[in-house]
Amino acid sequence: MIDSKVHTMENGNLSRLPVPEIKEEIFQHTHKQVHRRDDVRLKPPKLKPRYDTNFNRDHTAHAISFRGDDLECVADSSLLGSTYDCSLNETYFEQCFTCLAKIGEGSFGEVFKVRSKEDGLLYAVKKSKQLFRSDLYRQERLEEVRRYEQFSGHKNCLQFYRAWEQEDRLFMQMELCRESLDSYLQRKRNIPEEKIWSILLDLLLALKSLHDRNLLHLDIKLDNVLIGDDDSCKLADFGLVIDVDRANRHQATEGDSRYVAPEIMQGNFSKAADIFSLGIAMLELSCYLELPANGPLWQQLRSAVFPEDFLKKISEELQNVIKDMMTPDPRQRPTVDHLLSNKRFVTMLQRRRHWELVNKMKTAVRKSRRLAWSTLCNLKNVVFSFFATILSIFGKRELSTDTSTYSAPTTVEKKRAPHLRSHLTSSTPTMNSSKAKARIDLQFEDDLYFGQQHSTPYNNGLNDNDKIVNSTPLNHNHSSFRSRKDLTKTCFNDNSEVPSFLLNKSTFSYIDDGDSSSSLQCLRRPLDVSSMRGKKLFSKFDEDTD
Ligand SMILES: Nc1ncnc2c1ncn2[C@@H]1O[C@H](COP(=O)(O)OP(=O)(O)OP(=O)(O)O)[C@@H](O)[C@H]1O
Ligand SMILES: [Mg+2]
Repeated sequence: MIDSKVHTMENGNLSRLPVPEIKEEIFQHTHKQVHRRDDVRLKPPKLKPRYDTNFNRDHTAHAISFRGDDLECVADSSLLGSTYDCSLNETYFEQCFTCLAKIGEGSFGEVFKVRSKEDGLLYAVKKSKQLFRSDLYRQERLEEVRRYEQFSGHKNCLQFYRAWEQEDRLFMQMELCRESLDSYLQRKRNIPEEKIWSILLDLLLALKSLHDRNLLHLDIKLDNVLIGDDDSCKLADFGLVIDVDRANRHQATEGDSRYVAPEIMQGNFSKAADIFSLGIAMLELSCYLELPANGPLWQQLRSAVFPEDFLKKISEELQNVIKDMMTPDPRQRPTVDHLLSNKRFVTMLQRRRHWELVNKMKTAVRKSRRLAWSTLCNLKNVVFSFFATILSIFGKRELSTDTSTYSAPTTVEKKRAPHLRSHLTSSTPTMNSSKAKARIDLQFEDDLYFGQQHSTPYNNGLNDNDKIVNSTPLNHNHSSFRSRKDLTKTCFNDNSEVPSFLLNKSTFSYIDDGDSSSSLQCLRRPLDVSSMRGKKLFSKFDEDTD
């Protein structure tokens, strides 16, 4: 936090800017330093917070939402869904998420990468560091939830899912982003200018959604901008967001001193302060400049003295935009709308809209193709079931003279198939030894797969007629012997074709052409095949040698 003493404005210019605290005299701008995550800023030792003893500590998790009609905070455990069991010892966080890693930390919270046990997806959960010391402190923390709820629909603001409080801490479940803009810069160092323009456009659009509602962000910095999976930048950390009017009633808190606008030192909070912070963040991003937190360089950057050595790396057009955004006098800084009217941004927005349209059309084509294909498949199924019905009716009619007998085959057939026995075997597919003709009438339920295989060795010893044993899988199927519904098939077992089928239902009956040389007797045999569900079975038809 910056010690803001009163300073005067002369002719609209700042006479002398306050210097937060000068650690050492540094007069040279430097490139950004690579910091390890834990030594970015020295922190004072943690004091044990003193709690308001009257403050009610509740161990049950309550969902926090401001989405109700009266826009007041609703804390309700029933909003957390049926998965939460408050009688268990585990917290809501433990019950509903698997914590995978800690991915960030700020002054108010720690952020974890988690996997939801509800839907299996990855999220980020921000857990407040400090316990609620008082009702006022709690209200301040909950304000962030209100802001996230307000902006999470915007493409360039971080998507928010839900918030809850438990044991005097606030938890927020949010979209998981790849990394912050700060770590992206540390990794890349030299970011192409096209990318910088695109990032600036993303952030201006996010800022517009706040400024249009008369809200100030007050903590714009690279660490609070996240990169989503689609490469777009998202403004995050709405912890300091405040209404312009309330901000100027001394209720606002200034953000990181490296990005703070000069007029904030006079307690002058306005939308222009966000423009300054965004401008200086763009300077850091495009020039890989280490921003001072205090000292003469801090003053220079707020008095229109720029590090020209660094600036010459970027185009004049970008330099001008950044310089405009960092104008010392807040009244002369451009507004978001003014910046967005820049020709370059207008062209970029047009191009983006164009691509959005193209992508929408692509998605629509993909969807309609899928729809057409599934309609075609349904149609195919209807046609197949129609033919299957015809076939089954035809088969029944053949049987209709006597429910248990087939009509006699022709003499040719009789000669070829004087006596048949059907074996349903399993463990090995059947090799064909028989020159016979068999008729099988199988009445299955829906999922029966009926396939056929030949040229696989047949295991002998099939003396137990009509016995079904477990099976081994088929290698391929014969097209003329495939169906899924009630089916009546004639199989000519001419050296090669041995029927086999996969059983998915526990019972079926089949008719075995089993008997005489004059008329083939049909025996309807109900079989208990429950143990063979899902298995492929093979059938062999022998000539009876008796
Ligand atoms: N949704 C997210 N996905 C990935 N990383 C995140 C996400 N939210 C936060 N982080 C990481 O955690 C860090 C801290 O988060 P955040 O800025 O929300 O906390 P904070 O305590 O409010 O910070 P500050 O000190 O800026 O007030 C971020 O800088 C970012 O690196
Ligand atoms: Mg932050």
